[in-house]
Amino acid sequence: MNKEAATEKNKISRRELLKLSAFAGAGIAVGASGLGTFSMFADQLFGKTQNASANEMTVPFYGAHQAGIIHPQQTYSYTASFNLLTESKSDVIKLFKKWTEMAETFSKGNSYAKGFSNDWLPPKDTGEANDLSAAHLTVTFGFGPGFFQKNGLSRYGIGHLKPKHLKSIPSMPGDDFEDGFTGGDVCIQICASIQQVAFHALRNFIKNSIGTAEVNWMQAGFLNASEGKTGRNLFGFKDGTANLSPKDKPKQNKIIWADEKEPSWMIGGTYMAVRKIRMFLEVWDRSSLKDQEDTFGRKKDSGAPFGQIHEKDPVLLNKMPVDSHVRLAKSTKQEIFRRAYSYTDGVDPKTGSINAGLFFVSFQQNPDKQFIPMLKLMSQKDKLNEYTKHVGSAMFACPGGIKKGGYVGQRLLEGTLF
Ligand SMILES: C=CC1=C(C)c2cc3[nH]c(cc4nc(cc5[nH]c(cc1n2)c(C)c5CCC(=O)O)C(CCC(=O)O)=C4C)c(C)c3C=C
Ligand SMILES: [Fe+2]
Repeated sequence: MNKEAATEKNKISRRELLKLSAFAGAGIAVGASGLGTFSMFADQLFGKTQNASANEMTVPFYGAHQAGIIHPQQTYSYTASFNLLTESKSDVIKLFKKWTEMAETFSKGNSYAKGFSNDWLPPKDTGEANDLSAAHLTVTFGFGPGFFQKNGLSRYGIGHLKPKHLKSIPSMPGDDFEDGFTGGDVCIQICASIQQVAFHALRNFIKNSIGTAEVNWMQAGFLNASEGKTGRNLFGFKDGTANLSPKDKPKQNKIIWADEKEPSWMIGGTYMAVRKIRMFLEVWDRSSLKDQEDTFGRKKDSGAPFGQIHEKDPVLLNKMPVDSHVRLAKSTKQEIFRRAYSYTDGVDPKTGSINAGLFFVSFQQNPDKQFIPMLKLMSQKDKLNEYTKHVGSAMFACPGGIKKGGYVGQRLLEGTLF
């Protein structure tokens, strides 16, 4: 089949489009029968997903799914939660149009000010990413519960389109949140292989949202891994070993992408769970190697599960302490897709200890089934709790990918497909 014919085959028919537009407009969930899974749809609608073109260091912004979810983790991340200051839907649309244009521009490694200059106005782009590459920048948007409802009332006329599982994460034993480090109406996750490129994007998103949105919280993160190796967290353990492979599409459809019971704007979308988890490094560093390994049920050096030799060997639950982190996670028989980053926030002024930890992010199809029971079990029984404290929490619904010419949230805000 030649390239055009293949592209043609991937395109959805006009009749199907109309059918879908009607679903989208009415906010009716697409049934499983006949129309197939949401993710198959997403592929049909948007063509193939993101693949970084190695030479240009760019990750396509447009695709069936948003960038920055299954893309291999870049070294740096900035994640910010915003609250909307306006009750006007057209202001929100304007903001998302602008943010979309910027996200696309930055994903290509371009300046937002390209072709624009006026000596009498502040520069349109802050400039610190000029002369730097696109650095594999990805931008991922999510909507929090407050995007749909405020004070129990529908917001922007879209309350009825709130996805099924979108709500704040219920409070857990041991939660001790930093001031303001919860929730938010909108989330933007920015990842890149150059920190300055990632920060530049966030700074310009903020600059262009003044008056319409304000930052609720933000977090910087980092993660280094050698080629082909699993990165290590700040406790020195390989973290991400059992994560599903970004190549395993059938499993992604089961674990990550929204199902057909969701409103149609969630086609190709997912839920993003966030927990900021402080890790008590000094306490950990004073504990024995045996205690450290018992905490996870894996060997520190090799990453192998207890009773096994190699990192990727199957987990033997009965060889692990009953309160070990991995045994508890596995015993739920649920899977999530983790995309966490380490963070350091200086020194705790009260104790003088290092303020650092894991900015835990996971993507999943159904947080009520996959994530919350796991978190609950861990909050009650995990040996890891001796060394950690959950200091932030949020949940967002990430819409499906964006098609060229459209903007983030368009399918939700306008009831159209793109
Ligand atoms: C609710 C979900 C999870 C939270 C919160 C969480 C926090 C957390 N995890 C580590 C370090 C490791 N986690 C590992 C495995 C693992 N963790 C979760 C879930 C949560 N972790 C899952 C589902 C799994 C996979 C279990 C499995 O199927 O085997 C590991 C082992 C290596 C790996 O597979 O990644 C480490 C190490 C920290 C430090 C932390 C909070 C600070
Ligand atoms: Fe974990």
